[in-house]
Amino acid sequence: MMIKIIVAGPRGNMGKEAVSMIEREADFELSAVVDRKYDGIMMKEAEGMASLQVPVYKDIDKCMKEVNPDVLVDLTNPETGKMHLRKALEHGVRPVVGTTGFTDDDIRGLTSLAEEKQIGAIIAPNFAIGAILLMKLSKMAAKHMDDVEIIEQHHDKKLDAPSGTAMKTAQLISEVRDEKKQGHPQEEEAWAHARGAEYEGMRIHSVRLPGKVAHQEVIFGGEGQTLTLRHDSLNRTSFMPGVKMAVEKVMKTTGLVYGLDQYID
Ligand SMILES: NC(=O)C1=CN([C@@H]2O[C@H](COP(=O)(O)OP(=O)(O)OC[C@H]3O[C@@H](n4cnc5c(N)ncnc54)[C@H](OP(=O)(O)O)[C@@H]3O)[C@@H](O)[C@H]2O)C=CC1
Ligand SMILES: O=C(O)C1=N[C@H](C(=O)O)C[C@H](O)C1
Repeated sequence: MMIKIIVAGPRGNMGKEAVSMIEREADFELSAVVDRKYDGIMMKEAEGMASLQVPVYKDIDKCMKEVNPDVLVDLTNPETGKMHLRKALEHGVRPVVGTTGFTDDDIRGLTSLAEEKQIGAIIAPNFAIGAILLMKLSKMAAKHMDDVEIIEQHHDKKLDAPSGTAMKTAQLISEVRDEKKQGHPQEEEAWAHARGAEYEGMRIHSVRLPGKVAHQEVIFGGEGQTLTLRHDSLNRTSFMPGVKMAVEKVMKTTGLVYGLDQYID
C-alpha cells in the first residue's frame, strides 16, 4: 500500500533529507509539504527546496483537508512541532515527530489525545540506530552502575537543551535507577550551572559548537572504574532509516509511542 506523507520543515537540514528519502522509497508518496515561508506554489518554485512537482502549503489545516495524507513527518521547532502534532491527531493523520523540545507534561498530554483519537503517533527524539542502541545500553548499564552523567554535543543552531536524546536517555535510566544525588553532598557551584542540568540526581551537560552535528556520551562511574558509551551522528543521513521505520510503524500503531527503542530488540 502506498503511504501518503506530508513533511513539515522541508527547507531544514532534516526536512531536506526526509524529502529525499521519501522520494526514493517505492511505497512512500510525498503528497505535500508545509512551510512557513512559501504557500500555494510547487516545491520546485521555492528557494531551498527540492525540485519537485509537489504542492507547498503554509496552513497545515488546509493542507491536511485538501491532501488527506496518511502521515505527517514533522521536523520543525519545538513550538511548531507540538502544534502540528495536535492538529494531525485532530485531522486523523498519523504524526511522526522528530522535532525535539517536548517536556514530560507535553508527552503526557499528547499521549492522552492520541489515545482519545485512537490513532497512531510517534515522537522519536532520535532516529539514528546507533543513538537508539546507546539509549538502550545506557539503561542496561545503569542497573549495575548507578552514578551517571550525560554529555551531549550539538551544532550551535540547535534551539532546545538538553537534547531530546539526552532527556530520553535520562528517563530510560531512571526506570531502573532510584533517584540519587550524585557528587559530594556538600558540593557548591561557584559559577551557576557548573554541574549542568539535573534529572533525578543525574547531571546532564549540553555543548553547542559550530562544526558539531549530534553526539552523546553517557559516562558511568564505579569504584576504581568508569564506563563510557558514545554515539556520533556525522551527518543527517544517519537519521533516515529511522524515519522510514517510524513511518511504517505508525501505520500499524494505535496510541502514542515515545522513542524508537520500543521497536528494537
Ligand atoms: N529525532 C531526530 O533524530 C532528530 C531530530 N532533530 C530535530 O528536528 C528539528 C529540526 O532540526 P533541523 O532540521 O536541524 O532544523 P532546521 O532549523 O534546519 O529546520 C527547521 C525547519 O523548520 C521550519 N519551520 C519552522 N517553523 C515552521 C512552521 N511553522 N511551519 C513549517 N516549517 C517551519 C524552518 O523554517 P525557517 O527556515 O523559515 O526557519 C526550518 O526550515 C529540531 O527540533 C531538531 O532537534 C534533528 C535531527 C535529528
Ligand atoms: O537538533 C539536532 O540536530 C538533533 N536533535 C535531536 C535531539 O535533540 O536529540 C536528535 C539528534 O541529537 C540531532
